[in-house]
Formats: sequence, C-alpha cells, structure tokens
Amino acid sequence: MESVGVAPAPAAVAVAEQKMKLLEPRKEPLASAAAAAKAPCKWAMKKKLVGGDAGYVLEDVPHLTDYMPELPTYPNPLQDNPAYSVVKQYFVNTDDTVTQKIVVRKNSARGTHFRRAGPRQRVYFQPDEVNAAIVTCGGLCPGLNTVIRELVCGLYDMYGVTSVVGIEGGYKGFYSRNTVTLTPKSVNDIHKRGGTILGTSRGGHDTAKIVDSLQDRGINQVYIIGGDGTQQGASVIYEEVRRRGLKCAVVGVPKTIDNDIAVIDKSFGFDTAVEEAQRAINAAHVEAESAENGIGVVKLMGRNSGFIAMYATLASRDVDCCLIPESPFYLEGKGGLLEFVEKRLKDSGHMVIVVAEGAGQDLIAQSMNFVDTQDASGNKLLLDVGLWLSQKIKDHFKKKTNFPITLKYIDPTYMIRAVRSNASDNVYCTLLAHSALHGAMAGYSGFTVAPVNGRHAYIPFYRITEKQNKVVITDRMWARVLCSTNQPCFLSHEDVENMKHDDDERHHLHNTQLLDGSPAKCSPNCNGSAGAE
Ligand SMILES: Nc1ncnc2c1ncn2[C@@H]1O[C@H](COP(=O)(O)OP(=O)(O)OP(=O)(O)O)[C@@H](O)[C@H]1O
Ligand SMILES: O=P(O)(O)OC[C@H]1O[C@](O)(CO)[C@@H](O)[C@@H]1O
Ligand SMILES: [Mg+2]
Repeated sequence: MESVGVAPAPAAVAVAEQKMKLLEPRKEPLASAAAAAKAPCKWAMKKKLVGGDAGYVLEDVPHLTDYMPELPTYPNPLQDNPAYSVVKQYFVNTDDTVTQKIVVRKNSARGTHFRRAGPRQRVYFQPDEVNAAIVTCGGLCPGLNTVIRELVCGLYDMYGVTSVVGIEGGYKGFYSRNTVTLTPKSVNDIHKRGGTILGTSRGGHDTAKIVDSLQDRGINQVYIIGGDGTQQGASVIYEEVRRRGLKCAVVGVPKTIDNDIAVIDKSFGFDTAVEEAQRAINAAHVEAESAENGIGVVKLMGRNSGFIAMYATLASRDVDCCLIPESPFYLEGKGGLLEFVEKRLKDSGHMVIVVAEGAGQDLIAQSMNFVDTQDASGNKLLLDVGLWLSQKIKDHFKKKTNFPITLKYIDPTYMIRAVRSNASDNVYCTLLAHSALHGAMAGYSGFTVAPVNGRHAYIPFYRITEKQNKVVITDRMWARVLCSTNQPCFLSHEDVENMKHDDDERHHLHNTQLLDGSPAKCSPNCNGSAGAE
C-alpha cells in the first residue's frame, strides 16, 4: 500500500510531558475565543489518504500518535473479559477497511474506504487514566439517551473506566455549567425515555473556552453527539486539541432526525421517527376517509432533506402526495398541485398529503413579506408550510361551487422526535456507542463513527461536514414514492436532466445506502401530466 498524502506529524513532544499534560493546570491564560478561532492552525487537519491497487483509497482518520508519536500502548482489557472470551477474532485487524462503494462492476475502481470500527489489540489509555465526557448538541432525536447509556456502560464494563461525566446543555455547558457524574447505575433506565438527560442547545460554540474546559477538567476522551453543525463544532475542537498537543480523543457520534448526514447509512432515531409518523398519517387518513372530499395534511420534520416524509410515505401507502424540499412544486395551473388535489378528490373522494417542513419555502416566501431569520446556530428558521398549504387548498375550493371539502391539518413535528427510540434504534445506538469508545481507546481521534454499507467505520470529520445528505430525486427511491402515490413530479423533462447532472456529482461524493442505485428515467408522472395512473 502506498502512502499518497499522510499528514505531517509536528515536532515530537517529550513522552513524560505528554503523560502529564492533561493533569497540569494551564499555566497561561488562553487567547479569547474569537482570537483562537481566527489563529492559523499550524497542524490543521490534513487528509490522511493511503492509496492501494486498483484505485483503492483509504481516507483515514487522525490518531493521537500523529502528534504524540511516543505514546505507550497497553493490552486491550477486553481480552480478559469473560463475555468476549468465546468470540473468535474479536479484535479488528489493523488493516480492515470499509468500502464506500458497494455496487461495483468488473473493471470499476475500488474507490474510497474508511477505517473499520471496532476494538484493537492494543489501546492507548489505561482504565484509571481515562476521564471521559459526553455532550449532546442540536435538536432532539430518539436514541440520545441510549447512546449516553451505552457509552457509560461500555466504558465501565468493557474497559474498566470509572470516570465519566456529562456536560449539560450542549456546547455552552462546557464553560457555563458543572459536570454531572455518570455511572452505570445513574444511566440504567434512561434509554426508556425520550430526549436527553444531559439537555441540549443550539449556538454557544466557543472553541477556546470548550478546549480550556477539557484541559482544566483533565478530560481525555470527549464524545460529542449531534448533527452536522455539531460535527463541525467537534472538528474545530479536535483541531484545537491537536494544536495544544493534548492527549484527548475527540469523537463524534452523528445524530439527526432528518437523516441529512452525508456518507453514513442512516442516522439513529430515523427509524423511530418514521414509525411514529405513521400514527399521524393514519389519523389523517381516517379523518379524510370519513368526510366528504376529506383532505388530511401532515407536516413532518425535514429542514433541508425530505427523508422522513419520503420513508413515512412509502411505509404508509395511504399517502396521495408527498412534498419534500428537494422536489420543487407549484400550486396553480396545469400540472400544479391544486389541479392534482381536485382530480384525486374526484377519483377517490379523499386524500392525504405529507409535506416535509422544508418543502415549498420559496413559494411561501414569494407569497408573503417576510424577513429571513435564523436560530442560535445559524440555521434558517422555516415558514409553516403545513398551515400555508392548508390555507391555499381551502381558498382554492372556496372559489368552486358544489365542491365542499373538509381539511384537517396534523402537525406532529416535535412528537416524532421526542419519543423514546424503538428496539431497532436501541440496538443501533448500542453499536454506535461501542464503536465510538473502541476508537477512542485505540487512540483514534477527530472522527465520526457510523455504519457505511452496514459496517461501522471511522470517518474523518471533513467527509461528514462537507455536504448534507439529500433525497436524490432522480434515484429509484423517489420514483418508488411517485409510483406509490401517483402524484405528478411537477418537473419538466429538462428540469430532470439538469438534476441528473447535479445528482451524478452528489453520488460521486456521497453514495449512501439509503440512496438507491442508478438514476431513474423520468417517471410517467413528469412533464406536468397531473396524476397519471
Ligand atoms: N460551523 C460550526 N462550527 C462550530 N460549531 C458549530 C458550527 N455549526 C454549528 N455549530 C454548533 O453545533 C451545535 C449544534 O448545531 P445545530 O444547532 O446546527 O444542530 P445540529 O448538530 O446540526 O443538529 P440538528 O440535526 O438538530 O440540526 C451548536 O451548539 C452550534 O453552535
Ligand atoms: O429544535 P428546533 O430548534 O425547534 O429545530 C427544529 C429542527 O430540528 C430538526 O429536528 C433537526 O434536528 C429539524 O428537523 C427541525 O427543522
Ligand atoms: Mg443540522
């Protein structure tokens, strides 16, 4: 295997100094957050790329020895753990990697790979040396408590670590709150509850203050659970930790109800959210079916990505129209949504519309005067597409004689993410937490852990944060939705061709398991032919 661009290691730091570094109080006051953010980072994370035969590339993650080359190693305590004594080949081979491209042809290049997650034979921390911290940031998501629980229990039970603290209230908790002690006993039942026992927040990321806090508290493993914004925050924390030469593993666990994190198969809590959304869709269907020209409108989460709406629609089969941010639509005229609603009501007597909260934002903005607003993290605040759409449909039918409708609008947005995680997400969260702590114990840092094509892998932060995962509407999966609902795709053939081009580029970068296969042909529902059946 040939190295094609390994990050240069900075000057070696004396071993004795390395061991002591976290335990010593900081000697000089650190620069302000703003100054730290602007300061050029001498050891800014370079890509660690390793090339091999037939176009094989390993996009590796940083390791503590990149900047602390003399760190001692220890046998992994798991080898003496009775639970694992029967496991053959429990330790992951150091050369094991996970492929990003799962569908290949005879002559295709092997492409990008990531380091396989899992326990290593040698570890870089002794159990009594570890001071771990866990923080949850961003919006809620089913499974947060399960990840916290499994990190704590895994560290205790597998590695004999007994010092784990929680940071309360998201990133700002590092510098504005006391820590809470977490033990297997204190977290025993938390997976049965929604939310996060640690609390969460948006905004408040101050890199210098956060790393000061890590240093002052002697934290040498930090597990950061959150979405794309959080992982960007984790990435700069890693850079600062590295710049200061600290023996501290910075590990990201990806969380987002929207499933908008690139590269990974899917995010935890997504399954639960789709399942919970079924209850709202069922209710909308029952209401619609029981009324004359009944229409049920359900708004689901999905700021920039319509995965929840798409999967909830496919799972339900009661949905007549699914609207997502990735697929523009229009209301009036031939091939528009209102024409389709009218036709579907005439044909079936009722209909259900599922709309992702980020859909149609441009349309709403056009129809009203509004000022762009953002949340504390800088995310755009959305206008209520559900209410707007419901009103537009009501207004349309009010103008018609002899076409009375009954419309019920159901907004379960927060309900689908505030519930506890389902069984499948609980298992997923357990594996994520274990993969995360195995990586930290093995000295890896600056990575996000997640399954790629079904195998857990360590993914460099930059791959997670460079782009958001979106529904590719030229993929077969979206075609399946159109097939199931028989809604118009609201796009011209030309629009589809342009999108195919964009999507090819996206595919090249982020081929995920949820996104399916090769681009589909324009479905019969395209070119504005409303409701082709
Ligand atoms: N570019 C960035 N650099 C540093 N920190 C960031 C960055 N973007 C976001 N953050 C921080 O990450 C935290 C969470 O970000 P955000 O509110 O966008 O949620 P998220 O992690 O993307 O999750 P969600 O899926 O709920 O949106 C916030 O505390 C925010 O300050
Ligand atoms: O929690 P907030 O700030 O209301 O934000 C809601 C947003 O968070 C998300 O749930 C992502 O976590 C989006 O689906 C939604 O738009
Ligand atoms: Mg986000």
